[in-house]
Amino acid sequence: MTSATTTGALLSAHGLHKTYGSTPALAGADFSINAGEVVAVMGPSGSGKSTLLHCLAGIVPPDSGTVRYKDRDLSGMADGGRSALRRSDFGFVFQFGQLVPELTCTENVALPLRLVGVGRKEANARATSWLERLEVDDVRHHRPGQVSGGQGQRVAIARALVGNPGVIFADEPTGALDSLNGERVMELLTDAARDTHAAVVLVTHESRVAAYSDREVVVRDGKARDMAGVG
Ligand SMILES: Nc1ncnc2c1ncn2[C@@H]1O[C@H](COP(=O)(O)OP(=O)(O)OP(=O)(O)O)[C@@H](O)[C@H]1O
Repeated sequence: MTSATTTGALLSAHGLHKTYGSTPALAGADFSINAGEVVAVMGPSGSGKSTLLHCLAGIVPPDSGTVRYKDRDLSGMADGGRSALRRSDFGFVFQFGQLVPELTCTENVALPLRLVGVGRKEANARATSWLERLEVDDVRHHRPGQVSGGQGQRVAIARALVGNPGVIFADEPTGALDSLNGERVMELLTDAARDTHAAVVLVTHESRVAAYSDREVVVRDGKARDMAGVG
């Protein structure tokens, strides 16, 4: 088995159950990921992929089961503690960049740093260097409404990486892009994550996108199953 062992994993989950009304979304899902590892979470529509990601990231509390990050048990934490952990240790990239429309691209990327108390000048300098790395520093003074989908996604990746997170959660990060842009975005995301030793939990239904991962996990009927290593 190529999976990260639960002992020593950076992030792991055991026996997650989550039901929305009478709809079961997770039914005993297990998951684990090591630092620096890129894991693709695949599976049919409605199988529970996004719910698994939301539970792992502490956005949604599971009905039962445990989530551990480093030596901390997210399942036992109050909302405030989980929010603080998300700000300090996690980065997020969604299908549609979800950038703040009123802010420039630099200000969007600097925002996670500003929220943890980094001064404006330093936050903007660090944001600019990530925008350069993601090849979008030419749009740094633009607002999100003035950039293309591919540029917006690169800005969103810069924002996810700027705080040097332990884990990046990416839910269909290339879903709104054409294939060429999608592949470049995946290359930039996985290269940057490997350089910074961040783990990436990548939800996708495209095998071309999953090919950028080290390992694939398939979610079916709310349960996660490890597939053979692909990288
Ligand atoms: N906030 C919610 N309220 C009610 N039901 C929900 C909610 N979120 C998810 N569900 C349901 O839980 C199940 C799992 O949904 P989830 O979004 O995790 O699946 P998914 O595999 O990510 O799907 P997709 O590939 O279509 O995005 C589905 O039946 C879905 O309708």
